[in-house]
Amino acid sequence: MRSLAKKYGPLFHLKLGEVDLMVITSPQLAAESMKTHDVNFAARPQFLSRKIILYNSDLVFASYGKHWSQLRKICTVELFSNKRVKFLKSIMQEEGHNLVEKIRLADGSPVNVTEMLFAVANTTITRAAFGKEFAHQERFLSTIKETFKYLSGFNLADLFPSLNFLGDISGLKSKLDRVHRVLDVILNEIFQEHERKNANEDGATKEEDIVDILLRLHKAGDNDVPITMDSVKGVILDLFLGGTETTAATMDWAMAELIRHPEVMRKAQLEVRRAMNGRAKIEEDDINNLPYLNMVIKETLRLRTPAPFLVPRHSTETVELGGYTIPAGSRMVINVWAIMREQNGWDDAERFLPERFENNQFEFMGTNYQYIPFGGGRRVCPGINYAMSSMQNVLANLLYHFDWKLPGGQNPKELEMKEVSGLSLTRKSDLFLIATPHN
Ligand code: HEM
Repeated sequence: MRSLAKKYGPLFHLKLGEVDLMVITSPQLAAESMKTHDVNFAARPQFLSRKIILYNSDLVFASYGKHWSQLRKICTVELFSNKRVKFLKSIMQEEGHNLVEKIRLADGSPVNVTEMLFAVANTTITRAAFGKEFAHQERFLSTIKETFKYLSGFNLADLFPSLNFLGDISGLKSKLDRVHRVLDVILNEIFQEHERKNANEDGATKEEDIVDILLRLHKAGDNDVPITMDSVKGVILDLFLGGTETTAATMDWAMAELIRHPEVMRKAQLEVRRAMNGRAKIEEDDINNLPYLNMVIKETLRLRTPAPFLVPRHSTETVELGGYTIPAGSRMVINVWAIMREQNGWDDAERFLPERFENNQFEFMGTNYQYIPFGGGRRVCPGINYAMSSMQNVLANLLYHFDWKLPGGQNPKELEMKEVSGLSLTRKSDLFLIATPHN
């Protein structure tokens, strides 16, 4: 896509089946589409996978309108509000601590860092959403993982949306139906268990998990748009789909870049070890006091962004963009992977250099369109604070408690860094490292 942009310019049109895909590859056009024409491009294209797996009722792929705005409000006001952040951070801290204990058990043999980071991202969201581990957790998480590959929108049925039968003959529909049935049964069991528990705990004051909150809103029925059980299920699945692979992949890339850049690793370790001053457990205040680690994460999100095309948008009306007419109904993606590596915009763009964020002129809220790993405009990622806190917490623990090296005396400069694109951009091969306890 970057090569095509070099040849055809920062806005080009691909005809993929019946779909008109507009690809944007410049900060100026990203700003035009997400600021000047934000409302027009605030819709999402509709995929078969969303209709089946996400109950046609989730937030990430919701059409722009009242239903979206209601779910979005719930997400920011109820699920990730400042009040809730304290509770979520306590879960993150416990899970960070559990991860350290698990790595200690490896006792010097190589650990699969990729797998562990995916596990910690999953367990943290699971606890935030469901309160604790539950029966069939493994089946649920592996089915969620399977759904990642169906949601990219690049399968035949989504490229020829008018040909309904393609979903059937390509076998996609039956796969989606199977995945949907598994997830639905497990979600229903989780809800029943919550209902039972809440009835028994009559009046007791306990911290609500995400299921409790959504069920309460569903029952209250006093929202502008009713929160149906399908929306409750859709939003829960969104949190897993939007919040696990993205954070896990970013942390995985960060560890790989730190191994390849020992001077950056040393600097980040020194920062957290100085801040901790020998204390055993990393607390919330320690995390807020690690500006260099923050720069490492920002640089990872620039160079190894997990959402290279953001999430696709859909043009509601015909508009002018960059001197071209974009017809209503076009699909639009922004190649942020390329924008965040543009030689014109970034010094030494291909180099991993956290210091470039020292002056802090790049924030995440999508106001500087040269740096938009979380998207921008009204559909900007609502999970930024959750994502940053959980990544800071896990990475601080890894850097504080262990020194890291590649197994078998491998040269860090030769570490394979191939990317593979699914729902998120992940490492092609798992990262194996040896951890030596620091204290
Ligand atoms: C490194 C971590 C993450 C990255 C890079 C990321 C990136 C993104 C991007 C690019 C979008 C689309 C924005 C747009 O269309 O302009 C998005 C949307 C979204 N993200 Fe994230 N995300 C991350 C973590 C999370 C987490 C932890 C959650 C929740 C637990 C989350 C929940 C969502 C939701 C619900 C949306 C849909 C918002 C809407 O359509 O209104 N994300 N994210």
